[in-house]
Amino acid sequence: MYIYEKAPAKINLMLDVLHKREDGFHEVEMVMTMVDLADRLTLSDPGSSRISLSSQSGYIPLDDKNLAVRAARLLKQRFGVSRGVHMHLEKRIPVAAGLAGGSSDAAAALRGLNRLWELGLSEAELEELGAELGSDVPFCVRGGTALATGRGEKLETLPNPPRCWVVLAKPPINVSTADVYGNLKAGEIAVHPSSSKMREALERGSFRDVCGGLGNVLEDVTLKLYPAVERLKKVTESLGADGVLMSGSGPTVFALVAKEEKARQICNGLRGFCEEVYAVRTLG
Ligand SMILES: C[C@](O)(CO)[C@H](O)COP(=O)(O)OP(=O)(O)OC[C@H]1O[C@@H](n2ccc(N)nc2=O)[C@H](O)[C@@H]1O
Ligand SMILES: Nc1ncnc2c1ncn2[C@@H]1O[C@H](COP(=O)(O)OP(=O)(O)OP(=O)(O)O)[C@@H](O)[C@H]1O
Repeated sequence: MYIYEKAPAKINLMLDVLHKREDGFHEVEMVMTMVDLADRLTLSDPGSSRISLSSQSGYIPLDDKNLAVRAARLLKQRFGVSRGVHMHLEKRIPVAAGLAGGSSDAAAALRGLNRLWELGLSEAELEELGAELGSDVPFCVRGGTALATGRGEKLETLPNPPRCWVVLAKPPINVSTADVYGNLKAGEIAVHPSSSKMREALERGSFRDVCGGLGNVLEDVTLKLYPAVERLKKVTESLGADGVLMSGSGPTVFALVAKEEKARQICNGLRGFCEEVYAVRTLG
């Protein structure tokens, strides 16, 4: 028996940091939504108690460092599962891009193993387990669009943004999320994006207001650390997108575009500048 799970990428429509916490994490307010660029995870019973992973990608670890393997180990230990799993990951989301690729794979593994091992866990229980693996994993379990608070694990579902095109451009730079948060001076943030404005924009279904509400306080940090990302953002803006922002801790820059023709133009314009460019849609 084979079980298939899709693991979509996320973008952050807004990301604000309130303060640094005692445990070293940052208290955040972010609105995230899924886009239709996805990894694909296939799970099967190996007939033994082993957990193994294969992938066509040469860019990810296949051992216990992989978040999908860690998700499987977590479930196996927590629920005393004697069965094993072989997972094959078809990786399409760029790695270390700010698109939560690893987190989404972990979420897909949790969902898939819940089915394969017949654990009968609810979505809320899977989200709680996901929080042990990473701050973005609970959102990746739930999907759709959500306001995330705490360190990212407290979720409130919001209406999906109006269907639009999302042009993603990933420069050839690997950004460490820990480094970006580490370089942020939370007390010195000049302009805080507003989660309530983004919520209202989504509730009204206003594409214009969603674009107007885009903001990410990690952008300043990454743009300073990596001037190539700043140049990429400027070029993207000059191509006439409706809204442009860096996702998560970067380095991927995304453009929201209402019209397909414009999305194609922006894609073509960016291709001379950046190798990895994708035109996808929001997942409504
Ligand atoms: C940048 C975002 O991707 C935006 O969605 C998330 O805030 C980060 O999510 P993530 O990659 O799942 O993060 P985790 O794997 O939990 O944490 C990686 C590192 O980022 C820092 N981190 C992460 C989340 C948070 N709220 N505060 C932090 O300071 C911590 O140094 C942590 O060690
Ligand atoms: N399944 C996985 N896919 C990709 N990277 C993984 C995976 N498991 C572990 N990793 C490791 O995690 C690191 C971050 O990769 P990932 O693609 O998840 O970053 P990201 O998109 O920036 O995540 P986020 O947006 O949640 O911060 C990589 O350096 C990689 O070695």
